[in-house]
Amino acid sequence: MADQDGDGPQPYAAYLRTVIQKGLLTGELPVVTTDPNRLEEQARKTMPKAGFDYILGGAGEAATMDANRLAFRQWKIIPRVLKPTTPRDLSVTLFGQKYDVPILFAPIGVQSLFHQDKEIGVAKACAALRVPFTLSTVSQSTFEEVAAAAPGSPRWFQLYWPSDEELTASLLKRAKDNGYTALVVTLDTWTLAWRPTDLDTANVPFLVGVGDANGFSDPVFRRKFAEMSDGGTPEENMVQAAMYWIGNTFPGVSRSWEDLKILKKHWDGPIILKGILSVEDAVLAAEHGMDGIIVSNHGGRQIDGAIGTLDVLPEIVDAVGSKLTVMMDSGIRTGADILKALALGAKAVFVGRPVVYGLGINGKEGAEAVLAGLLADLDLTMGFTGVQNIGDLNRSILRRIQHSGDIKSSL
Ligand SMILES: Cc1cc2nc3c(=O)[nH]c(=O)nc-3n(C[C@H](O)[C@H](O)[C@H](O)COP(=O)(O)O)c2cc1C
Ligand SMILES: O=C(O)C(=O)c1ccccc1
Repeated sequence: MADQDGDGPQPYAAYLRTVIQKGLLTGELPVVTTDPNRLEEQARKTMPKAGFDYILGGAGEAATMDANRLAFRQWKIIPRVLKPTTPRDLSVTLFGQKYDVPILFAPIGVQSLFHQDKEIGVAKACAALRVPFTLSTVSQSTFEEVAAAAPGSPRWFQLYWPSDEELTASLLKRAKDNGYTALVVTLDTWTLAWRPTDLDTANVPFLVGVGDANGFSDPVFRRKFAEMSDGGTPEENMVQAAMYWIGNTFPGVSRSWEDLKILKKHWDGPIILKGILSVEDAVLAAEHGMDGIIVSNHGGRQIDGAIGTLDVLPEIVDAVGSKLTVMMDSGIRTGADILKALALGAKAVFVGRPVVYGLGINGKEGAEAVLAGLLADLDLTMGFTGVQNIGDLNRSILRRIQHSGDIKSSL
């Protein structure tokens, strides 16, 4: 956490002073760029190629990634002056629990491809900044390892829903037993999409033993694998076990709305559906007793040409905001982006690629630097906008302006 001396009640904004003091007094400049437009390029130059390519990879020609950024660019903030600016409170309440910040780390699998610190490093970085960590089903650190690495810190679990109910129940039990308080069910990725970069380089993490940790350590998975392989263990038959795990987590067919009953049977906390982009599906989520949704296009990795998430957020909030906790992700790169999404009605946002670029560049410290920067930027932007509490953000501070022509940033 940032040095808080002299910055009174604004611990996140104080990170600005920490960065400046380090630079001036010790000559220690930031390892991870503070410029959101340069982060991706720095990661490209620093990281192992296969890891960088996997993170960047969008579906098709990556038009959805552009749509996400363009959607943010179309909303402009109208600041106020001569208003009280401190103290500023970044906390939000989600499902009856208070969180100190309105951002969460998005579920991102296979992090050992990016840096040896992997999920454990990011979980520690999140803990240092009080950012909730979402563990992916296909992570390379287990439920137990992440919980042990950041014991007091908020954590959620993201399910890639196995076709096998007993395995699903076992994963959910481990999540519960290890203090993961909310369940995120990802529905837009029942199979992987057409991702040219991964196809051109035959980049399939599972087949090199990455993304299997929660499966291979699961008692039900191990028993069932032994039954089908004459007593074999996943370690002895890595490729066969990986295929069995992928077959479960990415079954190639979608579930139905009725199937959500299965999850309710095995999970008694909040259930959040991730990958919602239509008002109709948001309404169905409410009708089926869900607690929340994440308006998401998976960071533009599933459908090429999908709508930008910020372009649908307002209509979804209008339709179901009083019944469900609506959150969003895809394309968040700056404090202003977070502010815009919250002002348009999201109760919290998830950040994906920027954090794992930080991880790839400088491990746990890099992930922490990216998160600290985003929170400082958000805190400062709130101050300049004249907003002291997240709950006071609303659409009156925004105007939608459609510009034509190219944008200069690399985002
Ligand atoms: C490398 C990578 C791996 C991902 N793995 C998962 C995953 O395991 N589960 C999941 O629900 N979403 C996964 N996502 C999607 C993220 O949770 C999130 O929706 C997306 O990254 C948000 O967009 P952003 O990267 O523009 O912030 C992954 C995204 C990336 C970039
Ligand atoms: O790459 C992704 O978007 C994703 O969700 C995933 C799929 C398989 C393994 C790891 C992450």
